[in-house]
Amino acid sequence: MNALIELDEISKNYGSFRALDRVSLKIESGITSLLGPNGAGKSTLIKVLLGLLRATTGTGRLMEFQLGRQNRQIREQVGYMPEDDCYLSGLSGVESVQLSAQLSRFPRLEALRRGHEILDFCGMGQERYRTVETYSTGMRQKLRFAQALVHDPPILILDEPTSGLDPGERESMLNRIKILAREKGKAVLLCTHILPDVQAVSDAVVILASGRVRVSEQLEQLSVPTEPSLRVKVLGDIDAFQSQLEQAGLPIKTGVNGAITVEGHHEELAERIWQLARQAGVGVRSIEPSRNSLEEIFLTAVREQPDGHS
Ligand SMILES: Nc1ncnc2c1ncn2[C@@H]1O[C@H](COP(=O)(O)OP(=O)(O)OP(=O)(O)O)[C@@H](O)[C@H]1O
Repeated sequence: MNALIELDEISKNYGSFRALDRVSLKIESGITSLLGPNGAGKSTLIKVLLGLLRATTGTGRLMEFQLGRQNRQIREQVGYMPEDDCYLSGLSGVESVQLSAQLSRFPRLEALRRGHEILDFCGMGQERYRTVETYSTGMRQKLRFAQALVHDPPILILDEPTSGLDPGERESMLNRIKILAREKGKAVLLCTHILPDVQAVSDAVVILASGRVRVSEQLEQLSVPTEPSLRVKVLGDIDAFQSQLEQAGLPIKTGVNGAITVEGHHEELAERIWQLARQAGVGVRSIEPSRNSLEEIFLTAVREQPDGHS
């Protein structure tokens, strides 16, 4: 597939400090989550993509437009939802979204029509007529989201879109993001610290640390462990079961939540585990192929030194 965003060896220095270090990336349609610890360079990368900062070295393109050279065209293709509030005081919610559409050169009435349409999509009711100063955190999030979407851009860059939302609102926001990617065909770059959100919606994951790309992969691929293994949950004395597995010489790891991971190929192993569980007097609740958790993937990636050593 042809990537919508492609970066080739992009570096960005602030004085003598290198915030992005030879970042090469391809971002395709679907939802890509951008993760990284504080100070990893995520905001710098977003600003370079939006043309708000010029890369020190390297090249890149967003669709057919060159970074640093065609910034106006790039901004027309991108809807950016910043993490912080961005509104003019005294305007109502709908007027704020209308203004964003007018700034994208839509005529006043068409901008108003789009404003209402997008606020309906965002689940904003009559509160759209109140001034934004009176809005709760959740309403402000929806407003920023609506402002990013109103000109119907093919690419969305969303900075922490679910932070501060209650569980119900968070789920609704994630559903809207999924609709935009799956049904409207938009490419979404989701910048977040909330790993369950990443797990819930992402097609691909990029992990930055110390300005370098540590991981750039489809989530599905990342979750598959390098060595095949089974994750077993039992009812009963888990220690007795573990001893039984050890006596039988099976390579095991005690996992989280009372599960034991047994390394080996699935077919022969499952049968053997059933037998050993019976001998240990425990019941098998579940046996399933193990998956790498996103938390493990993230921690391993950010601990790794840039030269590839842990
Ligand atoms: N204008 C600037 N001048 C000097 N250093 C900067 C500037 N902006 C950012 N930095 C530094 O560059 C590094 C990357 O910052 P950046 O804001 O891109 O990280 P981030 O991944 O977005 O972090 P966070 O998750 O905390 O927002 C940090 O060490 C930061 O202190």
